[in-house]
Amino acid sequence: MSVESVQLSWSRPISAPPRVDRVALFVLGKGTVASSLLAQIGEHKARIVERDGLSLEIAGVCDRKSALFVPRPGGLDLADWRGALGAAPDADPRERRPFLDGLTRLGSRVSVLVDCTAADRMETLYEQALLRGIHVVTANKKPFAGSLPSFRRLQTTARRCRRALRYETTVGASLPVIETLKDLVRTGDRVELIEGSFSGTLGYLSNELLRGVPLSTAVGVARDRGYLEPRPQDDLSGVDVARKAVILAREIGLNLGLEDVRLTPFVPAELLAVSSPESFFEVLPTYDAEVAATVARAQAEGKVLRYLARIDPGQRRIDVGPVAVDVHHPAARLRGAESFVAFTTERYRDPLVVQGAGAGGALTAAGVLADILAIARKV
Ligand SMILES: NC(=O)C1=CN([C@@H]2O[C@H](COP(=O)(O)OP(=O)(O)OC[C@H]3O[C@@H](n4cnc5c(N)ncnc54)[C@H](O)[C@@H]3O)[C@@H](O)[C@H]2O)C=CC1
Ligand SMILES: N[C@@H](CC=O)C(=O)O
Repeated sequence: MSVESVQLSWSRPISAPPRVDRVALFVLGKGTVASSLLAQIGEHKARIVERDGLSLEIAGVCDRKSALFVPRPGGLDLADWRGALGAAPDADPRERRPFLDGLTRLGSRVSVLVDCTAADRMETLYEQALLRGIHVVTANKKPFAGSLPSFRRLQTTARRCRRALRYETTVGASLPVIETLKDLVRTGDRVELIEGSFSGTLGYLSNELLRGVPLSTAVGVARDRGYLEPRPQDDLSGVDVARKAVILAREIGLNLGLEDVRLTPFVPAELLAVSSPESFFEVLPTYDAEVAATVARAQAEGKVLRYLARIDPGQRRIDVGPVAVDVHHPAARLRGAESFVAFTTERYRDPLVVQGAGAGGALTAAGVLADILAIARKV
């Protein structure tokens, strides 16, 4: 056999189409982030096939009431996924194993469970997925800021099963916060301090309050722009920021939980006692004057009110709360729904800063999509 013929038998004929690998996704949620994700996949699908050789197929989508599973190549028709989900049968949100089994039976090269909810106790579902060889991408902070043993078990399961568990969007939406921190840790840097403004919503509200916009008006706009948590009290209590702080603290090996965070809410505590989101929006205007007065007091002293988090590994301490900062403070310069996270480390004496818009459906969905593509490209 000549050298030439050996080479030809190895290589793909020039005219052969490039290989396309199927990536099957099961999406939890149909809200701000999930619907943007499905729209982005619909819009960019052909380009992703062409550029990356990956065909993203929605095998299923569900909300807290019903679930739709489409066990055919190509997956769900994204033109009318809402209508199809609306007509889908009821499904118990506590029992998703049949869908996970269905996902594995599809035989795609990569299968991913994508959590775009803020549901509690998702750790069990993630474990069930990982144990079946399904990767997990999630925007849901709760599994990473909740019970420490469950969080550590989840990490161990992912490692043992050699499956990815990616949650970049849980801090700073699509800003590269978690991967940056992971890289610092992986390369042996020592993180001495993490601080910043971790909430796009509270950054936006602070800016609007400074412009004299009433709190209730600004919260309404933040909701319409898709910045708010499903339960807005989670934003205004600071709990959402506390969750992000715990996630970052755990990345640097601190065994801390929400109960360890020294938390001062963004708004008066009585407002947070209101339980349903509907009644919360009703009573919100009665707090406009009090909150405006707090902002005005800081302004009168030449300061800017910001909602900051500070993780001090040396002291094993996390502080989250409003701070009246000097106009030269990096947080004073934030615009719109911008967030920033500053890492001071042994190598970065001047902090490494990640900054940009930190909330919103399209941005977060892009971060979720980037996580999915990062997995599919590696496998
Ligand atoms: N909106 C944003 O800017 C960002 C959101 N996130 C996170 O993304 C997640 C989703 O946020 P949004 O889309 O804004 O909320 P959303 O309230 O618009 O959507 C949540 C969806 O989850 C569904 N859901 C609730 N429990 C479920 C269950 N057990 N099974 C299936 N579906 C269930 C609801 O039906 C709803 O469709 C949250 O965890 C949030 O913290 C993270 C970064 C930024
Ligand atoms: N409500 C959150 C959304 C992202 O996590 C925020 O505003 O930061």
